[in-house]
Amino acid sequence: MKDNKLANHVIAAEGRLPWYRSDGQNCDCYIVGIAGGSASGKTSVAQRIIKNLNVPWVVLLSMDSFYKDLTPEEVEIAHRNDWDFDSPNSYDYDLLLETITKLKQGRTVDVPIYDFETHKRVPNKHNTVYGANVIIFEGIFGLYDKKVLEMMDLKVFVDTDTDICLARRIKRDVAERGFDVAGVLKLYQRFVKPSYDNYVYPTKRNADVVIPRGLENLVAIDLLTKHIQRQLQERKMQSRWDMARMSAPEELPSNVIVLEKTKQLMGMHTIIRDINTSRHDFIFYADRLATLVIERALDELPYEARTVQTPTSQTVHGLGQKVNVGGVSILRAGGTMEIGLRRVIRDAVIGKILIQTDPSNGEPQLHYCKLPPSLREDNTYIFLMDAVIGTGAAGLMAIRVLLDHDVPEDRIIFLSFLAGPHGLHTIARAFPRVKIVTSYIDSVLNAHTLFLEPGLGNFGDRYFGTENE
Ligand SMILES: Nc1ncnc2c1ncn2[C@@H]1O[C@H](COP(=O)(O)OP(=O)(O)O)[C@@H](O)[C@H]1O
Ligand SMILES: Nc1ccn([C@@H]2O[C@H](COP(=O)(O)O)[C@@H](O)[C@H]2O)c(=O)n1
Repeated sequence: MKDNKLANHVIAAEGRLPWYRSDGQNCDCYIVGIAGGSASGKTSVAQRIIKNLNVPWVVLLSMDSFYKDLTPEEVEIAHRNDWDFDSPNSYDYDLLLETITKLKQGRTVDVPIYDFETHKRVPNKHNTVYGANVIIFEGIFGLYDKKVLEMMDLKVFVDTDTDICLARRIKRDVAERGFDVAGVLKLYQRFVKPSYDNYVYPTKRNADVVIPRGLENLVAIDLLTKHIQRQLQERKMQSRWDMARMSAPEELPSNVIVLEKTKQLMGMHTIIRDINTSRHDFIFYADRLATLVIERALDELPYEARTVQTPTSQTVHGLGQKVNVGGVSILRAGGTMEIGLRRVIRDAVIGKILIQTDPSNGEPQLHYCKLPPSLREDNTYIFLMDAVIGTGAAGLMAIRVLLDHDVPEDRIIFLSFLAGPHGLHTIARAFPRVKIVTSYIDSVLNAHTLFLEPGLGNFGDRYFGTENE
């Protein structure tokens, strides 16, 4: 990766609109491949397109990240400038293909960080990339491999005079990559120029667009930017209103579990629905209710036989939970379940997904996502928490985020205080293997406010005391 190092969690200045259809399946992201000689201006062109696009969720992926790791003996050869880095064989194509395939499908990937001075990947470090709507992939062999080419939506070749490339490369490699001038010239004559003539330049015929002179060619870059913008516009989704308009049969989907309407549950619901309930009481009863929902969800986990000895030396054949449980709150309202979760599972690791509604169109937007690695381990079930499932739009987005991070569908249990048939059917249609546990069903979804009725107001505001902000 050049210049676009993302941290282990993703933070966006602007939220990401839905990148999947209402059936929950991802739409492929748009991939632009840029090839050309070394120092022809591939990265500079890519960066200019990104700047011109001026949209969030664009990722620059450099083929340099996929150079094979050299053995100590090979590193010695490379330090004498006798190693050929300009052969197609010097790249780890398996990892490259796996990475582009996953990114195209909208999934998360760990991209190696390559060090040109040591000729190796930086150990135990990578850039986590998630949530690309557009990927710009650049490299000298960017348009070379057939399988990589098949994944590109737009193929670009930067055609810059080789003398200019050499001059730039000398300047760059001495300043940034730890070479001396003699070393750059030796590599250039022996490997870089022959490889350009034999392999790289012929890939120009695979390009849809050729940019003569690279970065200087502002007209070509402008046309490319406009083309990509048009493609993004066509892919824009409108999910929340579509969902609200979808039919919702009265019978709840089979993967939904609603708490039994006991007198104590009805009593708690009466208190938290009451507009006159103080914040203090609201929090107290919300926490109690969360505990009940979580206790019920625990019953959906796999258990195994366990035998123990009692203090009276008796043997008891009991049960033990077979799996770990982690929580993920859909912020902000899902954070109201965290106290309940911790009361039941003291050491639960909790991840966060911040989804906010765009006030201009009511669409959900993903703003932040932090999923600690332990939540993605094989033996872990996720309790995904939100206060209310209304249209299902936020829940659908959050489940999609978990799936993109390789959490299997049948290990997600979605918990809420309140839910409506619309949202439950939307989620069940898209993700039938996700179980949903809720404490109560409100059947009416107000077509104007998209709030459930009779409802309980804005749960997050009442819990966190922000009603008047
Ligand atoms: N049009 C240009 N004029 C001057 N310098 C340029 C131009 N385009 C690129 N450079 C410089 O040349 C070097 C190589 O450019 P870069 O975009 O990294 O090429 P590539 O990715 O093809 O190797 C960089 O130092 C860059 O700043
Ligand atoms: N350890 C390495 C690996 C590669 N190179 C040279 O980098 C060039 C490709 O990178 P660009 O950014 O210029 O596209 C390629 O020509 C290799 O010779 C290197 O010097 N050392």
